[in-house]
Amino acid sequence: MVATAPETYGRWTAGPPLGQGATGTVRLAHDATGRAVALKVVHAFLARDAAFRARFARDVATLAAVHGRHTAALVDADAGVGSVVPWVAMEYVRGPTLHARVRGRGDGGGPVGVGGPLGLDELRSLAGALAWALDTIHGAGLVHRGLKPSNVLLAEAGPRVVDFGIARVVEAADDTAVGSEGGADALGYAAPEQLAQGLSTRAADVFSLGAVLAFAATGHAPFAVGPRPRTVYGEPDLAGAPETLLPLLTACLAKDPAARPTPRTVARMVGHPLPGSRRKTLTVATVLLACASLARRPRIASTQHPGKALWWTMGEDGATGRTAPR
Ligand SMILES: Nc1ncnc2c1ncn2[C@@H]1O[C@H](COP(=O)(O)OP(=O)(O)OP(=O)(O)O)[C@@H](O)[C@H]1O
Repeated sequence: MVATAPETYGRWTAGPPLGQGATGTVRLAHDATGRAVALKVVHAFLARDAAFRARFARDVATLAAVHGRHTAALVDADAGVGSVVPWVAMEYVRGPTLHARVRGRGDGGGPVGVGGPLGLDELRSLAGALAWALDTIHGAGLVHRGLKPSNVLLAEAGPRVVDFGIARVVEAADDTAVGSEGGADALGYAAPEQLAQGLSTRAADVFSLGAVLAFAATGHAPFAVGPRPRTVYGEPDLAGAPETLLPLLTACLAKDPAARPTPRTVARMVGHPLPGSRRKTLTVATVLLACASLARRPRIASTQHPGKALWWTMGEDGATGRTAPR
């Protein structure tokens, strides 16, 4: 038997699959130091689409700016040129998906705890973490576009959101365009305006947050999918959700995007306010201190202030790589 060389993408050697979606296959991969990443390799038919590749390259460049406690960070990427298939390597998050935890079995089939809805404290923490993740993603100028239970990983240090910001196949308004088990009900988490008008906005992400939280609170998807997606035409089934969460769930799942709360409001509603306001206070204090110290200093004729180094750029051959320290 002829031994086949392991598949490599940049410095990453691809291992077993972690999941498969409409856009690509996600595999566990390692570099020579043993560092693990979740490597998403774009499906071949999309790799041939020049418009998709251009969008992918733009999104990867923006993705580098996303750093937060509840999101997975970008590690490496190649937007692909010629025969090279685009891929992206994200920080590997160890833990079951929310989908697996609630269903009580892993997306690969193995058991994951007893399953069932989460308790109220866990739900509040989950809502706070999802709101934090969306605030981080939106703060970088991106939208998630596909938040669903299989994109939430329950790591030991808290929930982490994955699979955001990268160009994705726009889901059709029926359930024929999705492949994986986690993705089979993806349309049940997409906002009505996303399905009806193709509008993916921050408010649409908040709708998905509400639907994911409802799944965790009730143990079932709040909307059925089918040729007439119920997120567009029907009301959510919230039977079994704790009463104290109903106002939040209902607000997030409003059909009118303008009526939905922001992630910051969601976090406040569940008693896990986001740290931004503290950061703002610190920033103001820092500016005031800096002004005071400048006023005391003698003037310097020509001080060079190099701009913040852009640490992630697209190479001439289309490959992305670190060009300057973060
Ligand atoms: N950073 C990560 N760490 C660990 N596992 C991950 C990571 N990213 C993705 N996965 C695993 O891979 C699975 C599939 O990922 P992906 O998000 O690409 O699927 P999808 O959302 O169905 O795809 P698509 O966005 O292409 O429609 C996830 O459900 C998760 O189990």
